[in-house]
Amino acid sequence: LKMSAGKKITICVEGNIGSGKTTLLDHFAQFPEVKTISEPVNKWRDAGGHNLLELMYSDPARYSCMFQSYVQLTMMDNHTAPVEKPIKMMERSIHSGRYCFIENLHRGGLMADAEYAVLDQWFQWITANVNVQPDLIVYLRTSPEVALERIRRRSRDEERAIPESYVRALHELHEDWLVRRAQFPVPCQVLVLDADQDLSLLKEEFNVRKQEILCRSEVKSPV
Ligand SMILES: Cc1cc2cn([C@H]3C[C@H](O)[C@@H](CO)O3)c(=O)nc2[nH]1
Repeated sequence: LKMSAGKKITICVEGNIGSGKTTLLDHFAQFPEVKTISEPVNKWRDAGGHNLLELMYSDPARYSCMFQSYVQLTMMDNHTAPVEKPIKMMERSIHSGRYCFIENLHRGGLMADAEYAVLDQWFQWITANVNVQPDLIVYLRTSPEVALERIRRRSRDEERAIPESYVRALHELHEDWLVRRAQFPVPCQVLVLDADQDLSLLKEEFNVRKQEILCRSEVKSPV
């Protein structure tokens, strides 16, 4: 793998709940040039002794703003975390946090307009003042049916009650953002992978497209 000396790249792996992001990160963690950074779910499950993820799913109208506010902070922390290796591969981003999750909660009436406005102000300030810019987004594209089936199979405690409509709405918001380019800005180039296939076959595709995934973002800057 020929990496231009000194150029560090950030890849964000995006996708619905249950789309296979952890499988992809675990696969790429084996390569010496890649540092993977998973979603800090453990911080969300224990913030000062509080399980914010559980609170959010149990009473989203009351807790989703607080939860997304903390998520935004922890994702900014991941974006800005210094990495020795040339490639940082992150699970999700502050961008999908704003354009998919916060959007979904507000459109679903689970977040007040005022809360949505304040979270957006934070997001706008951060993206204008902090380097949270990825070089490549790898979108693990699944059908809602497959995502739902994997969520049920994995059954994270806090996720057992996620309604099908929530997963469907999240899917559409990922499609609007990354495929249809309907409304929100896409911060970098996007590589779409069909993640409906069995995860072991998906690993095959990761290998076949490894150079593309890891080098493609090299092509980003024409200079
Ligand atoms: C950036 C971002 C990630 C993220 C994850 N989640 C939820 C979806 C899953 O149930 C769990 C782990 O991804 O956290 C969320 O509600 N809001 C989020 N925002």
